[in-house]
Amino acid sequence: MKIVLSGGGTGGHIYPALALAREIKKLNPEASFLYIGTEKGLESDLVRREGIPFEAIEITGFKRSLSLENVKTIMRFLTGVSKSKKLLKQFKPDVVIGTGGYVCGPVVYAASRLNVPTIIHEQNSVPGLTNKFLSRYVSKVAISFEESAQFFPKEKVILTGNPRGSEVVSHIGSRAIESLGIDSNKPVVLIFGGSRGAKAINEAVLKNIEALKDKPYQVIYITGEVHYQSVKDELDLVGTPPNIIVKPFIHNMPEILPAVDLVVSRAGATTIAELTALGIASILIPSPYVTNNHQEKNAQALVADGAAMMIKESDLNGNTLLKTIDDIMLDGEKNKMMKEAAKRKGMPDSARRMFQIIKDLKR
Ligand SMILES: CC(=O)N[C@H]1[C@@H](OP(=O)(O)OP(=O)(O)OC[C@H]2O[C@@H](n3ccc(=O)[nH]c3=O)[C@H](O)[C@@H]2O)O[C@H](CO)[C@@H](O)[C@@H]1O
Repeated sequence: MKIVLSGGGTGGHIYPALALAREIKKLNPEASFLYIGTEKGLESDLVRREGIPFEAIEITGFKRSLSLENVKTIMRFLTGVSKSKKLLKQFKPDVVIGTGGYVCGPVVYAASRLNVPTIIHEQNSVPGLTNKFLSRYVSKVAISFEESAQFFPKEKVILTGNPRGSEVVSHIGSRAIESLGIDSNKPVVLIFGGSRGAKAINEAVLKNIEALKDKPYQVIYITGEVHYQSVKDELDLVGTPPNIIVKPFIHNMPEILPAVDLVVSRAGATTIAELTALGIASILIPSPYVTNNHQEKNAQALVADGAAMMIKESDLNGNTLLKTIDDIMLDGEKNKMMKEAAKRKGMPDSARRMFQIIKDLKR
């Protein structure tokens, strides 16, 4: 079985593709993969680390207003389609799967023109432009939330959840967290701002370094690669207490997450799939800078069921953050109820559902 994967820009689009590849490898060791992404996106690093053959095309997104840039984008799209066609003719995939981000536009479109079966995976409840455009051409649309079905051709939609949910569940019981210097017998809070880090979250955490020192829980604090140095410089002035571990990025997140009691993060859809598959309580701070404010909708779905608490970025400061963490971490019963509520929303069998679609299309 030969599969082309494409999706990129940020971790939320890349990790579902990588999780699916890992699961398919388990179920079908003969399967081979080619990943088509961009050099600029996180995928060029994350996919190469995974040892999956990687080819790059150039593409940018459409601006919402009329501009000369959009003419260039159309040119890049057309060049991307012709390069993708070349790559696809060489690799001869059975199925091409796009997991969102601009790059899968030309790749999946090219595949559909060559009559190769195609699937797009939508992580969010409100789809992005690329997936909406591609849904006209693809064979199947795999969705993660019932709500997004309305945006796609009805006959193509299949609810699968997000394959990253399956991956994190396969690491339950892992003690990898100890390699970070964490005592696995004590409660753990994990703080991060999506796959790229978030300045607003970093600022709120930095205001609390002193106060966190005496808490009965440990903190893993991921700054995001681009923010690491500036955070480190500030921490060097005040000193980092022993119960706080600071990292720029964690590559083995699926092995770390099962041992975490509370996550503080943005409300990206892939993060939410992980939280619900594992049943982890969360404080969600939606990014206000995303299309249609979709992260707030992602967060609200969990808040409504008691699985998460939400702090809007406009209300975020050192005090609100610390108070909300303490509300959950110092109240064992509340933490437990949030975990149970999160778990009820999880879809841990997503990768198998996706694999079934692939097998059906291959026939
Ligand atoms: C700004 C933006 O456009 N964000 C979008 C992007 O978010 P973003 O890329 O931040 O995606 P998510 O929050 O959905 O996923 C982040 C992923 O990165 C992983 N991770 C994070 C930090 C780390 O150190 N190590 C690590 O592995 C998380 O475990 C998770 O798997 O894609 C999501 C899924 O389509 C969307 O819902 C988000 O709105």
